[in-house]
Amino acid sequence: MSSSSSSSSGGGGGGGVARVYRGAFAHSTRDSALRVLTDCVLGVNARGKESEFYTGSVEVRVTNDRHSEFFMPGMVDTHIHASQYAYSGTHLDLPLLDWLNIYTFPLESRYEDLDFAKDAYTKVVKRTLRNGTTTACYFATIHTEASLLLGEITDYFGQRALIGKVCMDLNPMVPEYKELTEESKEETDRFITELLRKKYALVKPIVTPRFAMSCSSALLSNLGKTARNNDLHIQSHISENKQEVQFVKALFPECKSYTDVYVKHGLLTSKTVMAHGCHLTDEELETFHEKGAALSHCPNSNISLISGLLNVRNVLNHKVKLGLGTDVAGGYSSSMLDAIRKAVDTSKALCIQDAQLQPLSYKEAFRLATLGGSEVLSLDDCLGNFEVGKDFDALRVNVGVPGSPIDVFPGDDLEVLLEKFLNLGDDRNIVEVYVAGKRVVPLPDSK
Ligand SMILES: O=c1[nH]c(=O)c2nc[nH]c2[nH]1
Ligand SMILES: [Zn+2]
Repeated sequence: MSSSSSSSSGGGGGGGVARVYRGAFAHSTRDSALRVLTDCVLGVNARGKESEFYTGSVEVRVTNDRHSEFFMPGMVDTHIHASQYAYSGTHLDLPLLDWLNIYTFPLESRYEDLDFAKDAYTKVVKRTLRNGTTTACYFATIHTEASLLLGEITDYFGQRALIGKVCMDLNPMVPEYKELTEESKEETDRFITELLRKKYALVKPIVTPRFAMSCSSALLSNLGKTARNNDLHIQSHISENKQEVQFVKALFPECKSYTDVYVKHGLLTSKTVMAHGCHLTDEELETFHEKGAALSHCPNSNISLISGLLNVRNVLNHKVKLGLGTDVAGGYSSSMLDAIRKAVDTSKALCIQDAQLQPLSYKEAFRLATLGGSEVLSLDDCLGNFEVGKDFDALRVNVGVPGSPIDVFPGDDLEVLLEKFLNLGDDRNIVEVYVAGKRVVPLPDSK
C-alpha cells in the first residue's frame, strides 16, 4: 500500500490500477453549489474514472484521512492566454486596445521563435497545474508550430486542455502581427489536422478568432464553417470594453449587436465560450441562452484593464453557462483561486452600487471554478465534480501543510476549511493534482 507514490494509470487512456481514495470530499452538483462528504470512500477505476464498484486488483490508497485535508474537483480555467504568461504581473497600466497594441501584439509576435515558445509554454503549464488548474482553455498565438508545441507540452505534463491557434487578419496598428486571410484559414486547418493526428487523450483544438475587431467577415465566416464541419469548440472575446463595443458596431453596421456579429458568422454555438461580456445587453444574454453559448468571467483582467464589472447575478438569472477565467496576462494572476476571490469581490462592488443585488457567495464561486467551467466547455459529462462515471480530476488540499498561509482552529469543519482555502490558500496547500486519474502534481521534476 502506498500513500504518495505516483500513479501509473490515467492519461485518459487506462492501463493503470484501480484505487480507493478515502477522506473528505467537497464538490458542486447540479442542485447544490457545495456538497461536503466526510469520511467517504471514492473508487477510481483503472481508466481514471470515478466508480463506486470495481472488480479485479485494487490498490487501496489512504491519501486523505487527516483533519486538515480534503479532495475537491480540479479547477477549470475557461480563458487563459498561454502566450501572455511571459509578462504576467506587469504592463497593467493601459486600457484594453492600447494594451493590445503596445504590449500584447509585439510580445505575441515573438512566438515564431520556438525556443522562446517552449520556455514560456512549459512555465505556464507547470505553473497552472501547480495552482490546481486541471483543465485550461488556452489562446496561443497566430503561429501554428508554436501552438502545436503548446499542445505537446500540455500533453507531456498531463493537463487537460483546449488549444487555440489565434486567427487574425486585421491589425491596423501593428500590421506585422497578423495573417493574410487565406493563410489564416489554411493554417487553422493545418493546426486542427496536425493536433488531432497526435491523438492526445486530453488535448484538443479550439477554433479561435481573436475577436471581431481583428477578423474580417470572410475569415469569421470561414472559421464558423470550420468549427461546424469538424464539430469543434470555439473561443473568442466579446464586449469587454466600451470602446471595443463601439468599434465593432462601426465595423459591422449590418449586425444589430456584438453578439449578432458572431451569430451571423456561425460562431455562437453550444460549444462556444466567449470571454468577458461585461457590456452585453439583456437581449444579447438571451441570445447566448438560446444558442447554449457560454461566458468566461475574467474578473482580474476586467479590473486590471479597467474594462468593466460583469454582473454575474444577471448572467446566472439568464441561465447562461458561466465559468471563470484568469485571462493571463490582462489578469495578473494565473491562479483560479484568485479568479474565485476577484469574482466575489466584483459582485460585492456591484452590490455597493445596487443594494438590491445578491452578492456571489464563496460556494457559488467554487461552483463556477469547477462544475461551471466544465459546463462552459461542454465537458460536464466527464469532469467538474465527483459524480460516478466522470474522470477523476481532483486536488488533494491540505490546509495544514508546513508553511501554510492558513491557520486551522479546533472546530473548523470541512466547510470552514474549504472557505479558508478558497480565500487564503495557495499552491502550497495543493499537495497533489490528478487529471483523469493520473497524478500530475508534484510535477515529474518536482519543480
Ligand atoms: O483581455 C484580452 N486579451 C487579449 O489578448 C485580447 N485580444 C482581444 N481582446 C482581448 N482581450
Ligand atoms: Zn483574453
